[in-house]
Amino acid sequence: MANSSSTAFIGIGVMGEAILTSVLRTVDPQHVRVADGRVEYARERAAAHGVRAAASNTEAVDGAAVVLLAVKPKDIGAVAEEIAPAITPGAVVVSVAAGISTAFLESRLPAGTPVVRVMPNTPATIGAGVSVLSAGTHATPAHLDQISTLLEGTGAVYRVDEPYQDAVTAISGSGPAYVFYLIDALAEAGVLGGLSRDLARDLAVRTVAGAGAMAQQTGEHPVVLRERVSSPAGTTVAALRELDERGVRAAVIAAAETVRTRSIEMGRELDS
Ligand SMILES: NC(=O)C1=CN([C@@H]2O[C@H](COP(=O)(O)OP(=O)(O)OC[C@H]3O[C@@H](n4cnc5c(N)ncnc54)[C@H](O)[C@@H]3O)[C@@H](O)[C@H]2O)C=CC1
Ligand SMILES: O=C(O)[C@@H]1CCC=N1
Repeated sequence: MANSSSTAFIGIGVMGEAILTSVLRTVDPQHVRVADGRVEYARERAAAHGVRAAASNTEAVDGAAVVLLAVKPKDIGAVAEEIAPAITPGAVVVSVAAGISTAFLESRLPAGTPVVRVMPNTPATIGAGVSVLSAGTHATPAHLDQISTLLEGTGAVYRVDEPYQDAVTAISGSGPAYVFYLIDALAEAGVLGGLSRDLARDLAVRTVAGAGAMAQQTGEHPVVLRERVSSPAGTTVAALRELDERGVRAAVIAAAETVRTRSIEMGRELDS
């Protein structure tokens, strides 16, 4: 029996659980069920979140109005084929898999299934994520509104045309890893300068958090904010020259471009 407000999560790993955690800020746990290839693990995580664990993927999707697929790209084709016969007509299928097109999923799901592709990021766990949505062939603006509402507890929600999802993955999807990398490097520099590890890490984390919040709240251009930190002949300008000389800006752009290329490749590899 279809329940118009029920959501099934298939795959309750890092990203599935991050989204689940935030979705439960606005959605009644009674309307959520989860399934994972690791059945015992799914039971344990379901109990921790107060939602129901299904014994199989097909049991999870039976009657669900929204099916959120958070398995690895290499597994998603088989999962789509497995659940296809059990999907409730009209249910929206949401995929967070990097590189996987809506067309790839549509070809494995019942004809006419609305598919929404989402690129989330892990800060969704604390409601500070970014999710970017794209509609498949049969997903209407109303479907996008429905999924935006479902994801509102995860953080900011944007929409782009699907071809831009690879660029989105390069910035906000993978981006938290670049920032954690920077935090780790900054903390290491603090230890080198004689600070305790705990203090160095706190200073690094708070600096990144404060700078991010300031950029967001003031809306000022990052170059202007950066210039305000840089006194003439002072310390910061010397550091920025070092970063430029070592090609850090170019390296960041190249790293993001590599993600975009990899995302496109992953889609092609699985489609061939
Ligand atoms: N981790 C991240 O920061 C982000 C991940 N994504 C996407 O999220 C998806 C999941 O990634 P992660 O959560 O990082 O991976 P993960 O490995 O932590 O989670 C995948 C989950 O899927 C389960 N699974 C595998 N085969 C299954 C099957 N046949 N049926 C049901 N469950 C099955 C696994 O047991 C695991 O719990 C990927 O497609 C990835 O591209 C998107 C944005 C960010
Ligand atoms: O590394 C990955 O493939 C996934 C997609 C974006 C972030 N993590």
